Amino acid sequence: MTTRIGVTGATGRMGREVIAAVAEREDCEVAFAVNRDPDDDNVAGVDVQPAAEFDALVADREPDAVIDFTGPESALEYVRACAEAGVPFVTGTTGFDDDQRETLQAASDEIPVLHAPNFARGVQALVNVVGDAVQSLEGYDVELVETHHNGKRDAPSGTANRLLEEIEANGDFKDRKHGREGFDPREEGEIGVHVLRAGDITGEHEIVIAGNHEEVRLTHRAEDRGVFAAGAVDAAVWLAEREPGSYDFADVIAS
Ligand SMILES: NC(=O)C1=CN([C@@H]2O[C@H](COP(=O)(O)OP(=O)(O)OC[C@H]3O[C@@H](n4cnc5c(N)ncnc54)[C@H](OP(=O)(O)O)[C@@H]3O)[C@@H](O)[C@H]2O)C=CC1
Ligand SMILES: O=C(O)C1=N[C@H](C(=O)O)C[C@H](O)C1
Repeated sequence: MTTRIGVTGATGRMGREVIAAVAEREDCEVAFAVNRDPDDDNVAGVDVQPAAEFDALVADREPDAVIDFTGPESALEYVRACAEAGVPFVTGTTGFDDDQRETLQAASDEIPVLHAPNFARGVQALVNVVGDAVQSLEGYDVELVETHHNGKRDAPSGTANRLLEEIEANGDFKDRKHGREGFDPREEGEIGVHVLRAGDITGEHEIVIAGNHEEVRLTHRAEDRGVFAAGAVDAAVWLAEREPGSYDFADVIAS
């Protein structure tokens, strides 16, 4: 069976990668591609339509799933439209606030929704091990450093926030400390969070756990955005067969 995928943000960094990742697979095709203001009308042989035509394209092309890498507001517009049309929705968009997360969650009453801040399998492995590491090194200091390209808008990254949740769930921490400046010594129980934006770095996350004259560093480095796109396409193929509900990338990997 061929999974037909609608792609949003098609001329963005990730949208282009998703179109390329779909083209590499024999079991998928692009049903349509949209962008807010399509200055390129073609990405790798796929015509990019204006985002205003999204609803009409969904009705006309009947995709099996939509993959979204845009921004929080637009992702919510797209998920609402997908919920109306009954189309499964995969989003890798980050930077949602709590209310926006609730909207995403509400859509999952109507359709399968999968949100993952990172579609690299290595990051999922990092999420799986970081809790164990923090738990077995009780009382050690924990700091997180994330580094991305200079075009990234949200900070800390969605992945960093996911890792921080996992760290907090597995230790006795007080609060997150974003950066340091001036006379600002480390306080017991805080988690230091440091954000770097430079050049065209794809994405790095490092957790430093130190104490007792030793340190552990857990690092993931994405070397190419194709890794995220391949994961998102895996997720769309998987989600197209699911019942309405809220899913994450761990569910795809576990299946
Ligand atoms: N989960 C994961 O594995 C990954 C997640 N991401 C996340 O994906 C998102 C996109 O990243 P990236 O591709 O680098 O960003 P880009 O800015 O390169 O691309 C975003 C695309 O979405 C479009 N867009 C933005 N806002 C709107 C809107 N309001 N309505 C319609 N279209 C809109 C942009 O259009 P225009 O060109 O007009 O601005 C652009 O085409 C970010 O949230 C990022 O953090 C990124 C990589 C991996
Ligand atoms: O904006 C990016 O580029 C990335 N965003 C995601 C995030 O916010 O975690 C994932 C990845 O690190 C790349």
